[in-house]
Amino acid sequence: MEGTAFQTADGTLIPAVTADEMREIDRVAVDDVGLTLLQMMENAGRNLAGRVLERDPERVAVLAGNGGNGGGGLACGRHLANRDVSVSVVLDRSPDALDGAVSTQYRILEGMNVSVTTSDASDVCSEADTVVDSLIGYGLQGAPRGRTQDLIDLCNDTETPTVSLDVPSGLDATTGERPGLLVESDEILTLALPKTGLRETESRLYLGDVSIPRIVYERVGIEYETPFRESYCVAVER
Ligand SMILES: NC(=O)C1=CN([C@@H]2O[C@H](COP(=O)(O)OP(=O)(O)OC[C@H]3O[C@@H](n4cnc5c(N)ncnc54)[C@H](O)[C@@H]3O)[C@@H](O)[C@H]2O)[C@H](O)CC1
Ligand SMILES: [K+]
Repeated sequence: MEGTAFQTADGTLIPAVTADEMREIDRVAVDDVGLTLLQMMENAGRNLAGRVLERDPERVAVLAGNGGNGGGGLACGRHLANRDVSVSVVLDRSPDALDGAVSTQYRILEGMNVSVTTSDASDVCSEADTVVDSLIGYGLQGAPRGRTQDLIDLCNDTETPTVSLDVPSGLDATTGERPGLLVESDEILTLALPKTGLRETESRLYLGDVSIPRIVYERVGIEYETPFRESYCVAVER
């Protein structure tokens, strides 16, 4: 496991993990403990909504990909819309391309007063108070391509502050490299444990609890002391 490079304000050391280690943690959480991706995704989205609500937004644009990262953003959009925030979702591909937990999160929004588009998103982002970047998380494969790349470009072109889920889209969660375009985040909410690739990033960093029990970390060989005491989201110092 990579070295510890993160801590909370009260000095609790937090181990950092690579994308592969995070995938293994997720696998053990699901296969051994019985947590579902949808549960963890819902926790991710609720923590993200909490961070965005701190900005007291009226209008939020959610840029969503088709993986777990996108699902967290869609869940966040629901929690914001439930609080009368005007939410516009921009998908980087057709809703028909969504499946599993992400599709579940999307289908709930369809019945709500949330606008969804896969086409022109520049006005949506420029008119928003906050952009949520949930295009790609630790599943990045190579330089952002196609519509996903266009949305990263567009997100960076607007002056609207952007909150990224897990890692800024386009960042290699393990190495910190940026093979192509990269979202310039105002803030990052990473999940469960900080990713090693976040060491060199400079945005404000928060860690969100997705309810993974200590026994999972122990099974994958990580000494874990919860950084979450009375809160579900903590500021993290590099
Ligand atoms: N325990 C946890 O921390 C949990 C985290 N969650 C979130 O899930 C993502 C990881 O989900 P995954 O489906 O594996 O991958 P991503 O969503 O990161 O991205 C996959 C998606 O992105 C597209 N993509 C990948 N590379 C490119 C590229 N170069 N250009 C364009 N598009 C690309 C591809 O289509 C993939 O489908 C993690 O980061 C967290 O945010 C879970 O929600 C719950 C547990
Ligand atoms: K992201």
